[in-house]
Parts: sequence; C-alpha cells; structure tokens
Amino acid sequence: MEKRGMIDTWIDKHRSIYTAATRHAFVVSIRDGSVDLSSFRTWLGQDYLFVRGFVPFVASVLIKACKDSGESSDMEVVLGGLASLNDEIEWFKKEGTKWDVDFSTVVPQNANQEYRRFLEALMSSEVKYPVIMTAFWAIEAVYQESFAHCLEDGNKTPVELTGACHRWGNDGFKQYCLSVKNIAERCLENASGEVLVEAEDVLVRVLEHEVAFWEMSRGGQ
Ligand SMILES: Cc1ncc(CO)c(N)n1
Repeated sequence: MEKRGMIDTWIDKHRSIYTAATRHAFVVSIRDGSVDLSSFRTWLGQDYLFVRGFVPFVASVLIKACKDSGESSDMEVVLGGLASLNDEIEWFKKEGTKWDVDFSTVVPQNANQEYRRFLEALMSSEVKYPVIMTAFWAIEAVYQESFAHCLEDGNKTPVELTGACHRWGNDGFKQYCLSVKNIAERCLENASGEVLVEAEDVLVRVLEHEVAFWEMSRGGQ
C-alpha cells in the first residue's frame, strides 16, 4: 500500500477542480469519439507553444533538484522528464504536419499566456523546492490522468488520436509521475507550515490553469 501524503489530502479537499482538470469535456469527447477535429487542432497548436515554455520551467526544476535536494536520484527523475520533452517536441512537429497545423502562425491564446506567466513566476529562485515539485507533479499528472482515461476499457477514441493518448497515457509516463509525486511528498513531509500553504495554493492554481487550457479547445480554430 502506498502511503497517503499531503498531495492526496489536497486532491481530496479540492476534488471538484481536480476532476474538472482530469475529466474535461474535451478529453471525454476524445474518449467517446465525438471529438471535433478543429478542437483537437486548436489544442495541438496551443500545447506546442505551451511545451516550448514548459522546457525552461522543467530546466529550473532540474536546477533546484541539483542544488536543493538531499537526494541524488531527484535530479535523474527530472532529467528524464526533460529528455522526454525533447521527443515530445519532435512528436508535436510530426502531428502538426499530419493535422496541417502550421505552428509558426499559431497565436497563443490568453489562457496559454497566463499559464506560461504563472510558470515563469515559479521559476524564480525564491520559490521553494517542495512548492515547485508540487506544481511540476500536478502539471504532468493532469495530462497523465486525462489521456490514460482515453485508453481505458470501453473507449471509442478515434485511432488517429491514439498516438496523443499514448504519449501521456502510457505506463512509463504513469510511473514517472509517481516518481515525481514521491519526491514532492518527501519534500512536503519536512516543509514548514508556510511552505505547505504555498504548495497547496500552487497545486490548486495549476489545476485552474489546466481547466482554462482545455477550455481553449472549445473555440476551435
Ligand atoms: C497544458 C499542458 N499541461 C501539461 C502538459 C504535459 O504534462 C502539457 N503538455 N500541456
């Protein structure tokens, strides 16, 4: 049995926003096959821009893992995440060609810009390691939970979208998210009350940004 930590407690406390982020109508529409392809194309273009901004964020997590963590394995977990972002960017480029989305002309929507600004603020050296680790876990976990749902039994996910679902819904990514969660939980165990308040707040704000991000797909493009 896995030990229940702060993150599980916070997820229970903020269950409705967690569910909103991990079972958004866009994700549910992929799973039930009713997805509107213009929504998918919008998401693809916006997420490509997001991921480019996520790279320096993960790099800043890596720097904190090297400097502030007492555990040498933390760095390896984050480095693995950074390495997979390299493949992810290549994957986006192929998908862009497949779906005829020209990333050079995609304009970041408000929700995307706001999320990226939020990440930039977290990159400050003032932000404590347990706080940034909690944010990092939440960002990755929302995609893992969402896309794994599209592959669960009974799905009617269109075959041309299964590649996207496997990217974040595969077992390796699930294990990686668990490793990040364990790092965050370990750090939170020793954190001050003030840091705990900050980490909980950041967790909820990530979930809100994720919901707003999915919402962009509604407009199509
Ligand atoms: C908006 C968003 N959140 C999370 C990820 C990856 O985990 C992503 N690619 N995009």
